[in-house]
Amino acid sequence: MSKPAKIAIKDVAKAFGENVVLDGVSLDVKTGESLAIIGQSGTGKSVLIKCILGLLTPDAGSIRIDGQEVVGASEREQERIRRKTGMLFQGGALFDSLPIWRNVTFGLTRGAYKNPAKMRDIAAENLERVGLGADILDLRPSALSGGMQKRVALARAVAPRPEILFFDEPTTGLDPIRADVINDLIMSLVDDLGITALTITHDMASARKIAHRVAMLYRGRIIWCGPRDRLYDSGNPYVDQFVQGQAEGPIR
Ligand SMILES: Nc1ncnc2c1ncn2[C@@H]1O[C@H](COP(=O)(O)OP(=O)(O)OP(=O)(O)O)[C@@H](O)[C@H]1O
Repeated sequence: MSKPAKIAIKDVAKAFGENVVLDGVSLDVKTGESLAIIGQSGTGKSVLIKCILGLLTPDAGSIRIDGQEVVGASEREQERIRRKTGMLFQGGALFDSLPIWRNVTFGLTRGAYKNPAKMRDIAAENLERVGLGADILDLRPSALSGGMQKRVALARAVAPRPEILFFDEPTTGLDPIRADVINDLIMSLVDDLGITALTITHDMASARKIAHRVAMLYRGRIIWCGPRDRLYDSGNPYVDQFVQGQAEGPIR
């Protein structure tokens, strides 16, 4: 029997005034699956994730998480659904006014200063998962390199043990080697913790490495979705043009 959909998106539409951003998006992400969404800047990848998180309300369509409808759910229900999720923001979004251990445990304490000894242990354990030592617990994020900050942000995203993780451009701003370290970490965290992952990325090497399947969003619709090893052999001229970064082709 195939695995149930953890996230089931059906016919989702969203416009801002005349600007039709999503125009009937349908996509399933299975439990424990890692799926990457690729597409040009401004095609609505972030809008789609915000709709899944209940931060934007679609004009039409359905989004179910574990079978539970997000669209039109009460604030309380949405909060309960959101608790299953975590997010790695572009640029990390760490708080420089807080030491690393409080950044890592932020999702558990909601920023409050509670159980410092226990929280420091949890922070150290999660930092170890991303290859960082307890020696950085008391540092501020600005004292770390960009790659280390990304790892801390990853430790923070997994600390509350979310069932679903959203990654927004996880490798942006990193050199190819550091980017690959982050890709490896994402894959091992997703596999070890059984997390369902949805990633937005422009980085084709990253999409091919961290995703089991890749979907391409174009003009408000998913125009192709397939296994990662078909990304460069999709038979779709739009996907070909995008992944090869060619100026000439059907995408204008
Ligand atoms: N709150 C909003 N109000 C009005 N328009 C919005 C809003 N949020 C997004 N948009 C518009 O929706 C479109 C898609 O934006 P979105 O940020 O989802 O693109 P994206 O695919 O994530 O781009 P990028 O890859 O550059 O991050 C853009 O035209 C943007 O201006």
